[in-house]
Amino acid sequence: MSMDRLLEGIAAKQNPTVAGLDPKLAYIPEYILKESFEKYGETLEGAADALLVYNKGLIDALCDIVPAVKPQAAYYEMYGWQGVKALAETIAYARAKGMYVITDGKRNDIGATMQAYASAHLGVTEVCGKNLSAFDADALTVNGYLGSDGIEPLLSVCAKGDKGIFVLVKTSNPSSGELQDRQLATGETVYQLMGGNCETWGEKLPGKFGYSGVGAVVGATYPAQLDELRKTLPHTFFLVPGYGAQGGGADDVAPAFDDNGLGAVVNSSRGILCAWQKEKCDGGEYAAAARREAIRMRDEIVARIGEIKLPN
Ligand SMILES: O=C(O)c1cc(=O)[nH]c(=O)n1[C@@H]1O[C@H](COP(=O)(O)O)[C@@H](O)[C@H]1O
Repeated sequence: MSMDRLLEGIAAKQNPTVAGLDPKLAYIPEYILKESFEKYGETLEGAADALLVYNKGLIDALCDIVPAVKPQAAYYEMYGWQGVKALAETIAYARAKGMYVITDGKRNDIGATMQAYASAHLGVTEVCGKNLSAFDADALTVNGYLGSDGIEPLLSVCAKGDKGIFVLVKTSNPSSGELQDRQLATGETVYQLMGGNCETWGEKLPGKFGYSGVGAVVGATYPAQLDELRKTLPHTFFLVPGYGAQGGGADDVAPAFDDNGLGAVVNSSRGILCAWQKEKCDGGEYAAAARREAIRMRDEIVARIGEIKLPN
C-alpha cells in the first residue's frame, strides 16, 4: 500500500536515492537541441521535445540502478502545454521502465480544488462516465499549510490507487525557518506540528513496512532537524532534497535513516543532470555521466547507512 512500492524498489536496488528531473535547456547537449529545433523550429514545442529526449536518455541510463525519479513540474510548465505534455510523457516513460515517480508539484488548495489536483496527479478524471488517468504519478509533493481539508482529498485518492504524498515539513531553502521554525504557544515549532500532522494523516494509509503513504519533505541542509524528526515520526517516510547542488552530503542525510537503512529517499537534481558538464565530457556522454554520479551518490550514502533491509 502507498509508499510500499518505493520502499521495495529502494531495497531491491540497494539505493535510497531519487533522480530529480528538473531539466533546463542549458543542461541539454547540443546534438539533442539541434535535432529537436530542426524538427519543430525554435519554439516551445522544439524545447519540450528536447526535454523529453533528454529525460528518456537519463531514464534509460538510470532505471536499473535508481528506484525513483522526481520531475519538478515548474521546469515543464515554463514551456506551456507543450512542456506539460513532456511532463506527462516523462512520467509514463519512467513508470513503464519500472521507476517510482514522484511529481514535485508542491500542490495545495481548498478542499474542492485539491480534489481536482488529486484526480489530476494521482487519481482518475471522469469523462462521460469513464475514469481516465491524467498524469498518473505514484506520489505527489504537497503543501499542507492550508490545513487538513486540503490533504483529506489526497488520502482517499491514495487509498484507492495505492499512491502516496510527501508533505512539506522542514524545507531545504535558507529562509525555511522564517515560518517553519517559529515556536507555537504549545512550545513546539511549526515544522514539528506539521510533522505530527503527517503521522496522524498517515494513520489512514498504513504501509506493510511501518511507513505510511504520507511522507514528509525534510531538507538535507538541516541535519539536526532530520535527526530529531526521524526519532519523533516513526511512521513517516522522508523525501530529502538538498543533497549535492545545495550543499548536503552523506553525513547530513544519514540521520534520516532508521536501523534498517530505510526511512528516507534522498534527491539530487542538478548534481545528476549536470554531471556531464561538471566532468567536462562530451554531450554524447551525458547519460553515462549521470549514471556515474548516481552510482557515486548511492555508494556514498550506503557506506554510511549499511545494508537496506525490509522488515518482515
Ligand atoms: O519538494 C522538494 O522536492 C523540495 C523541497 C525542498 O525543501 N527543497 C528542494 O530543493 N526541493 C526540490 O528538490 C530539488 C532540488 O534540486 P537540486 O538542488 O538541483 O538537487 C528541486 O526540484 C526543488 O524544487
